[in-house]
Amino acid sequence: MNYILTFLLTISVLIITLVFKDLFYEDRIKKINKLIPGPPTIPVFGNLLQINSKDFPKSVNDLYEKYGQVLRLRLGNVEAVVLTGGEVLDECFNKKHREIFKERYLKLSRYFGKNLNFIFSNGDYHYVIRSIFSSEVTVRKLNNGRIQSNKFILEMLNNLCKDNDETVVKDVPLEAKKLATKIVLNFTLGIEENDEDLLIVISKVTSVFKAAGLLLYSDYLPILFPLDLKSMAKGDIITSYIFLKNYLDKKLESIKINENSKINNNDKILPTTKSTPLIEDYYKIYLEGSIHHDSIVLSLVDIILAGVDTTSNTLGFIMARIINNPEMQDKIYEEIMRNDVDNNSNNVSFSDHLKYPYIVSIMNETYRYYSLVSLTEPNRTTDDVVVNGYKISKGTLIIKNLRGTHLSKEFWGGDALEFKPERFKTQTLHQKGLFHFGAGPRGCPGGRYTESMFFTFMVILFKNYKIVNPNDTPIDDVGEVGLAMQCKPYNAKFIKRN
Ligand code: HEM
Repeated sequence: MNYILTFLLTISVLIITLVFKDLFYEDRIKKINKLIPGPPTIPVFGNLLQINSKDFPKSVNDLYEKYGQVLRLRLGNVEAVVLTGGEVLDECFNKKHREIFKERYLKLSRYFGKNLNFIFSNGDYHYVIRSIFSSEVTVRKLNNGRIQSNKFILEMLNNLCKDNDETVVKDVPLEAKKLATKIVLNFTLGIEENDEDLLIVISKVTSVFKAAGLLLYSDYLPILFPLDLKSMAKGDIITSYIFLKNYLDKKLESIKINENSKINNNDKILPTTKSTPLIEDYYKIYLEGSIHHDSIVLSLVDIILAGVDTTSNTLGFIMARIINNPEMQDKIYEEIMRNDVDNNSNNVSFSDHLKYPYIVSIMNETYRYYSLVSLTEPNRTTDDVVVNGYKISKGTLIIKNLRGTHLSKEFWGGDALEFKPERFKTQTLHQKGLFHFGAGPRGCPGGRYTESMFFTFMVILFKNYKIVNPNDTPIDDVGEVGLAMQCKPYNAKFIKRN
């Protein structure tokens, strides 16, 4: 009994102390940030309880509509600022304050990476990890087939449709996930996984991405951990992440055995033009002493996570949209046929994209309209900075409201909520106002990889097949919230073109 009383008393004292601290003490960050517009806070929780944990992006966007492009939030005891809109994002991350937005903010639920992984490491260490990846996805390498997307796309279509002229494919978004996972695993590990293992990897990746899109209260206020237990999100992130880590640990062991046997057999390593899987590149820089052993595996987990869910959901959404709008498919086919010299479209490469302005405009509109990553993993400011006239303190967590930036009538006009490829009439990717790959030094390094895969997919799929809805009701292409928006399952009939 005494124990219970002591426990309750301690908790009460703790809460009262926190309330008093919040009411009467202001640290430097709070003093500076309090002048930024934002919703009123309550002691201890700040604005946490005003946010719908299952739809964090919507809550953030509703607040943007009320408080404007720069708005302050207090998440438990963490000072946060939400930035919305192309000009503000560009000013901060690309032009004036690039250096200040270099750091990623590490939430408690992401701590298993121990600051050593790709997404959450910072400073020079992060730069080393990032540059190894970036050097493998240069435009030149992608044009030369670095990710072998053509091969995997054709294989997928052949497997799905065999020799049939018409095939109803079940759960098209899952097929897109299988494709994306095969490409990423081949790129990172140099392997082609069997179907059973592939499906397990997909389920773990999906689990992490779905859960990581929810707001976890304990990321900001550890005493609220019981609320997260209810949503199970934290559990899903941790167990699935650990599964992927163990999976990659095993792959790394076999690389080590291979390397050691080469050394023992005194094999001469001959120079080769063939690309090595990324895991070998990371292993080499570990042997040189540039990164910690754990970084090899943890960074690859990040790349697989970030690479699979984003690209596959993009393909899932755009196929749904095109099935619902057959006239769009006709225009795509016409464009492919105009370029199909010597029946050569299956060999298309990313370098051809300038000859396909209509497909490129669909890609741009897909990035905008479906806005796959609604809110990025946050950054943290490393100095005070003035944005749109508001001073933001050093040490503030920064949320990029990408979905709001892409779908706001303030920036895109009255038809912002319509899918209209014509708004991107020019031929280039990277259109002004689009921030689907984030911005600045922590922007997505997989942009070119995605574009190359997305573009070749569009040409090869629609050159060879017409895809139609086997049912009477249009396909539901409204995404479900995750770190990347999740496309719901649907079926489609694939009709072979002659
Ligand atoms: C449709 C496809 C994709 C979208 C929409 C997307 C979007 C994003 C966004 C918004 C960020 C955060 C950027 C920021 O904080 O400003 C990001 C980061 C990242 N993405 Fe992507 N991404 C895609 C594909 C990929 C692919 C294919 C890979 C790798 C194969 C990848 C690897 C990463 C990594 C490693 C980071 C963390 C970068 C860092 O912290 O330095 N992404 N991505």
